[in-house]
Amino acid sequence: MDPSNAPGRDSGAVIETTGLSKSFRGFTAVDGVDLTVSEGDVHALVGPNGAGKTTLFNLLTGFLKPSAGQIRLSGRDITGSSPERIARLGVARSFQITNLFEQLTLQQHVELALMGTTKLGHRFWVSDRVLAKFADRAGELLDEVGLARQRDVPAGTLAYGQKRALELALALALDPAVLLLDEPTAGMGMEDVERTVELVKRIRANRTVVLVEHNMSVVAGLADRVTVLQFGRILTEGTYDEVRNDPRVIEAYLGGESAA
Ligand SMILES: Nc1ncnc2c1ncn2[C@@H]1O[C@H](COP(=O)(O)OP(=O)(O)OP(=O)(O)O)[C@@H](O)[C@H]1O
Repeated sequence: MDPSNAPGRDSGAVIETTGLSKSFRGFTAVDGVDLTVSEGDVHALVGPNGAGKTTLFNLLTGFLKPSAGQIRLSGRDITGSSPERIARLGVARSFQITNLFEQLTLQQHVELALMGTTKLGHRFWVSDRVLAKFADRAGELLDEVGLARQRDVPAGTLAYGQKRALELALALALDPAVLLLDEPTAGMGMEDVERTVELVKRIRANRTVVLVEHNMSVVAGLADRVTVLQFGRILTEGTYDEVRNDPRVIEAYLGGESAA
């Protein structure tokens, strides 16, 4: 057996990519990225527009197949695995665009998500007795994201920030070891941003969180480690304080503006 393939080889690394690349018709959006996400960290991916953050995120979750390189999850090679398999291995993601059923209540949403994790799958016809088994856990999850009081309202009536919180509850229903958040505060007002930061602080217990985030005060408040991408490559990496003072990072962000 190739020792580099042994599970748990690098005990602290949950996600490890080597030479990870993705090209779209000759344009390289992610270019030889060696990323290590350590267990228990909140790890932020930042960088100017078009740096390759979303593409990297989609590679990590199997929504895109790499053109080259490898991805390991806790030492297991998952390069080219389907999103379903990666989810089964304990990686859940939230989406930037809310994708909810307007008429279903919050409780129903979470119950269905919980059911989807069992062999019952997403059956349309399930007895009340079976559903009741999920009800308690659904209530707990809604409580965790601060939506306990709205459990019986249709999702369509929620404010934007609350919809994002519901999406988090749906991702948490999978009880993921790794949670990937794609711009969790995008489009939110200041109050919702603060609430989301507090929420992520709560739900990070016992899990690893990777987030793509443009709001630097959110990154400052949450991230143990920050990877800065530019032109599909890692420009630098470190704590928030380390990267924010790095002249290359300042140049990368200002470069876009001065060029405009
Ligand atoms: N499906 C695709 N086909 C062609 N080019 C793509 C595709 N997806 C992304 N790209 C290009 O790859 C580059 C990186 O895009 P990506 O969305 O990963 O960047 P980003 O860092 O997430 O940017 P933003 O902060 O604006 O969301 C961009 O130049 C983009 O136009």
